Amino acid sequence: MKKHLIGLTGGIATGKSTVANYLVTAYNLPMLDADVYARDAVSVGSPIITQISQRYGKQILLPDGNLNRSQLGEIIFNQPEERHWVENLIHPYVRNCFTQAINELSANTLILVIPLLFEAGLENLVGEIWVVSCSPQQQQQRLIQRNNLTNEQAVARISSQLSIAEKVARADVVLDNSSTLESLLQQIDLVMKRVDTNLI
Ligand SMILES: CC(C)(COP(=O)(O)OP(=O)(O)OC[C@H]1O[C@@H](n2cnc3c(N)ncnc32)[C@H](O)[C@@H]1OP(=O)(O)O)[C@@H](O)C(=O)NCCC(=O)NCCS
Ligand SMILES: Nc1ncnc2c1ncn2[C@@H]1O[C@H](COP(=O)(O)OP(=O)(O)O)[C@@H](O)[C@H]1O
Repeated sequence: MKKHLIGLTGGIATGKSTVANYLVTAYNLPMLDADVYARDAVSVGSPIITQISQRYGKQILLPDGNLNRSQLGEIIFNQPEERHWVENLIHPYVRNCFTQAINELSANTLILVIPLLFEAGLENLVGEIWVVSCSPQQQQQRLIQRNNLTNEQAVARISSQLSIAEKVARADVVLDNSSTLESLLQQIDLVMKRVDTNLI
């Protein structure tokens, strides 16, 4: 039987993890997460971290060999060409991880959390696309608070992605997270009513 693959995306800090956690805890849905694979791609000693340190020098690594994530973030969220170079290394790895995990898992319905689903051209990996949205002002405020960023750092991260409006326009389902958490969970419950739970 063809698997039901739900791609969950949205702008940074719009509420994807909040939605994903609810789907996992309340509906017992298995979840695959692009950020986990992207971190795995740059694990200590991996071919990708080696290429990154060859390009940016050993100072891009912490003393224990791990990637200095905030330093790479400063580079890629301010220099689009460098971002594309890093993405070209990491995104094929992430895509392969998804394909392998989808084939290995026996569940028929899966949630794939993919922050850069549109930007990375991963639409054809999933059967339907859910976008979590909020206003640009809320997004910026939530990001600054959650990641302890300056205004400038938050704007750099947000402008490295497609706008929320563009993502909403390309969604099959929109979860509007501009109000309370309770309102968000109610919307998820409504959407889940039409997902055939026998498939889960
Ligand atoms: C640069 C990097 C090392 C920074 O690490 P970090 O400060 O720990 O930040 P995180 O990896 O937790 O990412 C934070 C946010 O940045 C966003 N982001 C990551 N890479 C991005 C990129 N290349 N372009 C635009 N936004 C990006 C993600 O949306 C993520 O937010 P969300 O999960 O809250 O939506 C890391 O983001 C990275 O390796 N990015 C390149 C790989 C990539 O494209 N990952 C996205 C998943 S496929
Ligand atoms: N409805 C909401 N009202 C206020 N804060 C929220 C709401 N939904 C999520 N948040 C907070 O906003 C931040 C971003 O949410 P998160 O789920 O981590 O986003 P994402 O996974 O899309 O980056 C978190 O600190 C979260 O607790």
